[in-house]
Amino acid sequence: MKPANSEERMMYYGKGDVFVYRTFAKPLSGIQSIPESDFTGRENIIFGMNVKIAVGGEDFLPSFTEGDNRLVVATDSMKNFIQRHAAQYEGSTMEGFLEFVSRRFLETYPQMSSILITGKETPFEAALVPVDSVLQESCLVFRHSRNEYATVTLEMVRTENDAAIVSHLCGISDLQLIKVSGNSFTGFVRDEYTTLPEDGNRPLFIYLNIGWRYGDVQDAMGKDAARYVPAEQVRDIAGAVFEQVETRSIQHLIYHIGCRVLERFPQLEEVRFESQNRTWDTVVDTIPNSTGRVYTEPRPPYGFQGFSVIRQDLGQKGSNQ
Ligand SMILES: O=c1[nH]c(=O)c2[nH]c(=O)[nH]c2[nH]1
Repeated sequence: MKPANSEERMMYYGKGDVFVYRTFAKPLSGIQSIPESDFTGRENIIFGMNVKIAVGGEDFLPSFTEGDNRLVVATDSMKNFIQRHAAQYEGSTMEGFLEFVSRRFLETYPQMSSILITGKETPFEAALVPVDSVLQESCLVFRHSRNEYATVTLEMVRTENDAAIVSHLCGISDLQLIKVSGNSFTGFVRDEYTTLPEDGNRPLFIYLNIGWRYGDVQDAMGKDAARYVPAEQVRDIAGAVFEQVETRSIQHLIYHIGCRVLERFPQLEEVRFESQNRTWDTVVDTIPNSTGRVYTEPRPPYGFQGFSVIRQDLGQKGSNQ
């Protein structure tokens, strides 16, 4: 909870893997539509997440130094607190729920002065079922998705007579995207250590975690759905930009995805990327009478990139190519 170089002592405790599945939460509707996405809202028939909470406060010092548990809220109780508050949450976003439950912790336990809370969505997709001979999304049956999932981290501190969010990051994790052609990687440093050939047309496979920060964190809560940024729309922007840009590298691609996200959502200040290169290895380069090839999984080690796109980048954006 404290930066590694902080003079202050590190001290926190909490609970991870707190699974919460709330059924029939309030649907999310009224979000802005964007050209890159057909996402219009969430039914929230299953509102599921994995929560991790860490609480801090000087009052916990004797629990470490003297074994004095008088102010210790058992982490088992924290788990119950989070799960039972899911029944009381009246909103429709993970951000809103985590803010709600963090405020309730600070209201209930004066010995807690800060909360760091993370939620990872457990994604479910509606099964398609026939209704009057037409396939429609079921309201009852869902497939547990193994694909990407939304994430939220909030840090909340007690203030004089209230609580305030001092940092936040919303996001989408484990997005795995491949573009089978239209990607090059050329012109990089060639010296005695270079064995990688230049490639004018590679199948670029990336693992992507994307995070975003709002100018006003209250926009993240979804009370005004028109100002909320759904992870599904960010996911769809990533796919659309990947399709549209002749990528010269992953570095080049993520910059353009970030610029597009900031263009679509003026309420955001920053978009952050962590990417990993999982480009397939070529096994058969040329197949007679076909433009296809045969590939296999890449071998470790894997390259990675980290990059933040900020508002100032929009003014200086280069060409899309
Ligand atoms: O998109 C890429 N960026 C790199 O920096 C790099 N380095 C490398 O070996 N392959 C790639 N691909």
